[in-house]
Amino acid sequence: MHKVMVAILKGYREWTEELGSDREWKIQLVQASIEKIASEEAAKCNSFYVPHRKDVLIFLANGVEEECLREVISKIEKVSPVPVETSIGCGSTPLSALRGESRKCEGSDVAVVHIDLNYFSKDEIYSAYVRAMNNYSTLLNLFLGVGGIGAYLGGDNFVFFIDPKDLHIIDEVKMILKDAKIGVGIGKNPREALSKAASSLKFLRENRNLRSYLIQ
Ligand SMILES: Nc1nc2c(ncn2[C@@H]2O[C@H](COP(=O)(O)OP(=O)(O)OP(=O)(O)O)[C@@H](O)[C@H]2O)c(=O)[nH]1
Repeated sequence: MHKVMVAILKGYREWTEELGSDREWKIQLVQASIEKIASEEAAKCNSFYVPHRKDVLIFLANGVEEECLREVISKIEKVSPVPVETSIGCGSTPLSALRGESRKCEGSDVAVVHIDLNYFSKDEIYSAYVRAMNNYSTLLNLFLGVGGIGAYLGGDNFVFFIDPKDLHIIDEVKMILKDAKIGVGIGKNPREALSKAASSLKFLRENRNLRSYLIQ
């Protein structure tokens, strides 16, 4: 089963409204400091902070000690302007874990599908971003079908966390995206799976006739 910790910033909307109208830069500043701690501290637990909607924080937690995640939250609370409410859920897919399908959890491996578009840096800067976002939207919907959780990592990089039994979805990704590299990793925790997926992408950059590669 997959395990996910969700941390909700309680009263975030009310906090933003207290800041007056000259506020967006202040909100961005706070979000960046929360995300810095979230990424850094989650990695120490072999977890991964999934960049997402900012007022809710998602941590993938397969094979991760809950006590370690609680310490991540206590560090976030030091910079958060509002209280943080957490819950840990488990489920047969990462998304069902996020939705709290079950509280009881037996460990399972997690699969990471790291997708990297080709020739991104050859496009004009803003058009490249629009292309990336259009592809991201399509992929988010595709991976919903197998209970995957996705994130935009920056540049032309997207990542999806799925159950290893659902890796058949890669055939559909290949049909939708003709010009992309698909690095896949399977690990006992998110950090290990991400690292293997990054190694798979490195292999694909060196073997450009291949479109996907799996390291387990
Ligand atoms: N977050 C994140 N960003 C990355 C990563 N690798 C590359 N990027 C960003 O994505 C941009 C595009 O990188 P590439 O994929 O190497 O560029 P490309 O033109 O598509 O080159 P090919 O993939 O070799 O066709 C880079 O400028 C970085 O900003 C990564 O692993 N993570």
